[in-house]
Amino acid sequence: MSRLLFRTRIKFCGMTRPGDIRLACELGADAIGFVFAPGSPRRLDPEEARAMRNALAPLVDAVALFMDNPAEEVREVVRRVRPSLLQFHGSEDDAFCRGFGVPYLKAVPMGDDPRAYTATALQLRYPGAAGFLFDSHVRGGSGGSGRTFDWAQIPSGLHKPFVLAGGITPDNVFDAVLTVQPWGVDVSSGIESAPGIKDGYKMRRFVEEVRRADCHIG
Ligand SMILES: O=C(O)c1ccccc1N[C@@H]1O[C@H](COP(=O)(O)O)[C@@H](O)[C@H]1O
Repeated sequence: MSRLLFRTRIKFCGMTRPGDIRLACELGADAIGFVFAPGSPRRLDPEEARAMRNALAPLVDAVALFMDNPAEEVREVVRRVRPSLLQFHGSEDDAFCRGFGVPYLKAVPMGDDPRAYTATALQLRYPGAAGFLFDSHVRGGSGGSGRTFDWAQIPSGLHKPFVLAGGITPDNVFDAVLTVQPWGVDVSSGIESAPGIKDGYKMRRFVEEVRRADCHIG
């Protein structure tokens, strides 16, 4: 695909405050992530997330993030929060992920032996995925760690869009976009002052650096 008119999509994840969401939308974030993964310091309950969703500007996606949550919890979030995309970080299979009638991204834990994840294997295992998200955690481990992984291990030949995550910050996102040329980038701890508390200055710098990289590639 030609990158001439291409714009790297930006997802800001782990939002817990309406003011952070409003700023993210003004800065041009394409998607806002709400975390429902058990044990996460950014975890919201569905009612909190519903209130947060109301802070979203039009044309910005609401993404709901899960990690081996029971189906009933996912259904409850879908019913109350109405996310436009689901993101699964656990050992969920394709049938589970597809079962909620909402497009989904499957997170791939690149902290494991990444050779296990060829493009063909991923696409066969998750035929219903709208795309993949490569993150630094190990299988069964939690995301949002702020750690990077070896970007060279991302499988080539994927036919679906993929998102780069894991330890992306305003300081490394320019290199990340230039090196990996992903469909989008997803950041949580890299734009925070504390878990769930976003830093406006870091959010702004992050967006500026992605746009600078897009201009470079074009
Ligand atoms: O943010 C969390 O707490 C979280 C918990 C469980 C699974 C994933 C989680 N976050 C996602 O992890 C990646 C990388 O985050 P970071 O930028 O390294 O902090 C990203 O997709 C987050 O949405």
